[in-house]
Amino acid sequence: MTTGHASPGADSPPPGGDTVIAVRDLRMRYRTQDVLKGVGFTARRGEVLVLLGPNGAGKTTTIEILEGFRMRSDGEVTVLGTDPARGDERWRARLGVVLQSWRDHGKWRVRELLAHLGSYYVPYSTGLIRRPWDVDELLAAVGLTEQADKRVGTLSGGQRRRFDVAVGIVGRPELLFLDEPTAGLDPEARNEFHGLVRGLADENTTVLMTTHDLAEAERLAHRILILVGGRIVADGPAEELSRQASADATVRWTRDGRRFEESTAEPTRFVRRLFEEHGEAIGGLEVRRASLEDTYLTMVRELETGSVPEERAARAFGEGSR
Ligand SMILES: Nc1ncnc2c1ncn2[C@@H]1O[C@H](COP(=O)(O)OP(=O)(O)OP(=O)(O)O)[C@@H](O)[C@H]1O
Repeated sequence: MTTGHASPGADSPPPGGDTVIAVRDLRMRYRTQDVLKGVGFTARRGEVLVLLGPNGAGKTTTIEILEGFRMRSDGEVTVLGTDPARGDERWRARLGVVLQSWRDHGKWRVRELLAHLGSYYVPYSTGLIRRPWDVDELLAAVGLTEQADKRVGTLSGGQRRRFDVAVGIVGRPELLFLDEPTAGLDPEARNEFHGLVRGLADENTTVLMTTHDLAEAERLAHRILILVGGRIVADGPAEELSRQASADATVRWTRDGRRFEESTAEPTRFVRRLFEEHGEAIGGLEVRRASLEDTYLTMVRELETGSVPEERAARAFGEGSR
């Protein structure tokens, strides 16, 4: 897989302002269970959005509705300018989908199957986007060059996941859906996968992915969406969510063999004063802001136990793009 792109947090905003996904008041009811109760968000071209939420929150349901695989109960949804419920083959050819896992086609060889699947995209090649992706380039991009002639059924778990990603991007999608794409990848493969996703975003592919790995969400996402209780209760860059969840930083230090800890909204000023007062006697200094994990766990816990009304949480975490 390609690597070496800068972290999205450090990048300038994603190029272009076109809206690729627009969701308003999306509702989904399975028989008597209301799973989505008014979901709203947008995604722009080249943006990487990570959808977080506890098991059963409705992430896969949301993604399947956007992919056109599941009919919604209510609400407005536009994906690449089309209502997914009415998307045709031409529209579908512009999407890439990596599902949680599938185990078919074990007897096919890696290169053969990618070339075969790629051939479906030939009619959808345009002046701007040449479809499909050249198989050798694709194999190199996902790090499977050495496995090109192996049978799919003999790939290791991590290689299989790379292959799933290759299948998802062989048609050079403008919008890529990834449902837990890094489950089962080793740290190196995960890192390479992150490079691949950033590379795709740099080339203006919009990515909507789910993960339960908060560090991964923090690294990859231009914006994080948190789905709890059937609604998006937070929507923004990782640092912004953490800042909004807790304005205070925790400062820890030791002095004369004793440990100290202080919560403060102005850690720089606090630390300056600390050194003015105690100078060299200060050791083990640590300044820590709430991490995305702290923010996420607090939010989910509060919303699930009902200690914060959903409307208040939504306000606290910003409704900017909804
Ligand atoms: N076809 C279905 N029929 C009835 N209920 C369903 C169906 N699909 C999903 N559900 C229910 O909808 C809820 C949301 O499921 P969904 O798979 O969308 O959650 P998720 O956020 O993707 O979960 P996970 O993190 O575990 O993958 C769950 O309570 C699930 O049992």
